[in-house]
Amino acid sequence: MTAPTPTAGVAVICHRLIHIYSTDTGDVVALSGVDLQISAGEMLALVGPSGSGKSTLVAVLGGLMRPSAGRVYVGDRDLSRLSPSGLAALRGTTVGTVLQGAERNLLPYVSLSRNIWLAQRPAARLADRRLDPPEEILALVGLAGAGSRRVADLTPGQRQRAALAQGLAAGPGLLLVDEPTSQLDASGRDEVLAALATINAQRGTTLVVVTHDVEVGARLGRAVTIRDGRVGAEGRNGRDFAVVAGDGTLQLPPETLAAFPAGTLFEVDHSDGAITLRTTANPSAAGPSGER
Ligand SMILES: Nc1ncnc2c1ncn2[C@@H]1O[C@H](COP(=O)(O)OP(=O)(O)OP(=O)(O)O)[C@@H](O)[C@H]1O
Repeated sequence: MTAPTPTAGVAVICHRLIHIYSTDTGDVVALSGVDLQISAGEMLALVGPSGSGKSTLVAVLGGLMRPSAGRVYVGDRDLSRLSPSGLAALRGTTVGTVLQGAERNLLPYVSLSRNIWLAQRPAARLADRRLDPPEEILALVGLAGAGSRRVADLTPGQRQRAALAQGLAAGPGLLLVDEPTSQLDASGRDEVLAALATINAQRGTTLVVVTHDVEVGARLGRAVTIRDGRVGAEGRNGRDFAVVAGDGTLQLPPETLAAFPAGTLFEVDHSDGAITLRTTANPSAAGPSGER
């Protein structure tokens, strides 16, 4: 019997996900209630200001740490309940993580093929996994025939694609990629985006890409903004959406917040399927309020 193909994408669900770092100077709330659903085989960018919680979210999804509270499912597994060894098994098989800075993912003193082969070892110990030959994975990211080369022989764009191949070594259903284009010129960026699209199309791998590059977000089709540790907004194929969080709150765009600071009262008007928010000078008065 043929072993199952390991690379079908897996879905991700975050439900009121909270993560708090304890430090010598006090607690830091990095994730303050993330509600997010990603379909199997979807491509998504995580965008947002520095310190908003993107890396923390990716570390939780990648099984590098357990969240402080809330639920996070990758496929049918609840990561918030997995033991340390369960998380380690998940990292070696179901989830691949590509760290920021391509070189951090690759050993410099062995060939690309050997790098991938070594990364496949944990998954290879699982009898029911069929792993692709390293050369095949390299071909998927546009590096066919490059198996004998080493990191130092590659251009920055090729290095980043080699790092993607490394992340794919064990045939993960979810690939997390941190800032894959931050140090690349336009052509290197296009090559990386093309490689991501090929991985997604040919393997069905669910892709989550952390990026500061709005163009990358636009090209992936769905861009989720993380702000203050929760989902602030979403862009889908050029359209902008606000997202209601699990606790019923709705984050406003920063430019709106600047004009209407916290504590501003809005009157909510439902009509014809539309919701209108109107600021009100005198909330106790009857009837329609004055617009600002
Ligand atoms: N190991 C840690 N210990 C304590 N606080 C941390 C730790 N890692 C991150 N933080 C804090 O958690 C919050 C979220 O950080 P995080 O790195 O997840 O944000 P980010 O959106 O990925 O930022 P960047 O875009 O700069 O990488 C920040 O306030 C940060 O200072």
